[in-house]
Amino acid sequence: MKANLSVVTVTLNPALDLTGLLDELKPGQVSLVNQSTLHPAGKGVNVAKVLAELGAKVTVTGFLGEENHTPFADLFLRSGIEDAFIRVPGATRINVKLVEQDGRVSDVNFPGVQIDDAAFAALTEKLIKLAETHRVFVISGSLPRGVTPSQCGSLVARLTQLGCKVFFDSSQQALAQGIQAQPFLVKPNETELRELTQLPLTDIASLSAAGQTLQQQGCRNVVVSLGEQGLLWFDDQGCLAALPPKVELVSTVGAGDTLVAGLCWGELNAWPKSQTLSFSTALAALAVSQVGVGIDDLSQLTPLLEQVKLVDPMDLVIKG
Ligand SMILES: Nc1ncnc2c1ncn2[C@@H]1O[C@H](COP(=O)(O)OP(=O)(O)O)[C@@H](O)[C@H]1O
Ligand SMILES: O=P(O)(O)OC[C@H]1O[C@](O)(COP(=O)(O)O)[C@@H](O)[C@@H]1O
Repeated sequence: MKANLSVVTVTLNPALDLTGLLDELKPGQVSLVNQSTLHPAGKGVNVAKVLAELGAKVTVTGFLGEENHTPFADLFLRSGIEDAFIRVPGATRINVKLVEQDGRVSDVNFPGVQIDDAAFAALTEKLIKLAETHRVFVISGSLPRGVTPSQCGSLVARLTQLGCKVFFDSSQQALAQGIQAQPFLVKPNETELRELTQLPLTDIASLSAAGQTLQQQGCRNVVVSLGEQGLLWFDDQGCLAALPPKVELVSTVGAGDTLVAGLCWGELNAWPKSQTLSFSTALAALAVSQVGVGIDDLSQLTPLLEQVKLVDPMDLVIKG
């Protein structure tokens, strides 16, 4: 049977990422940027771009400010992505990413447009319609002003009730509410998991216990990403861990989104878990070796895939 490669990504709070590469950031002083880019981004937009480049049939939705939606619309057109974003008054935020020579990133994320009840109702309606023809949804990122964590949770719940598989990646209260709605997969990073559990989680035993608890609360798959230290994947069979390959670090912005895209691609293709894990770990490593997300050349993935190690979770070394 041919795989159904259709997917919808939902970005409630997209952003134009203004990335500056500089030698060193000097807080409180003047810092000179050597190179800069401004590109359409935000969590679900990044996931969509990677999935489209892999060969998925992608529809994007969420909220876009009508004042500066053109770069997004251009990206979707170029990438063959179906644009189902709801336009709202105002301008989509610009997030500033300052990348120093050693790879350290300082993020300045702005709040985003104001969403009213009518726009939220329009999005809910759009998602219900899309659920008639799609089975896999990715809901990613923070919330714009006017959207409550419980409304975000209600989107996860609604799609799940309609029989859809929801990949969910958010933070703070939205993450907590989304988890209660039992998405198919949730991907917190280490910091998000600490905030959620209010625990220090400084070693592999406590991280594993936290991941397992989330899984037992009803998220079928829990993927905890640990930056360069790798990732843990919990399901009802237990836990698998992956160690990423060593790559020349350029920017970690978009690593998590690329990982989510890889996990989703594995699901769309019904791959075994180990194949999905290796593939998404290699894909995320590729993302950190560049500015922004995307796969310019898929052949770059082969050497990285060879270096990914699937290991026992207890073999991961946590820096804390
Ligand atoms: N320096 C790195 N080298 C190789 N892979 C990395 C590196 N940083 C991140 N990754 C990969 O990207 C994944 C997501 O990164 P992480 O920083 O945990 O997510 P997020 O961007 O959501 O905070 C990690 O689990 C890892 O596989
Ligand atoms: O939705 P949030 O949490 O405000 O984050 C938005 C930011 O995250 C990014 O999607 C990058 O995310 P990751 O580094 O976690 O993959 C940026 O493109 C964007 O500026």
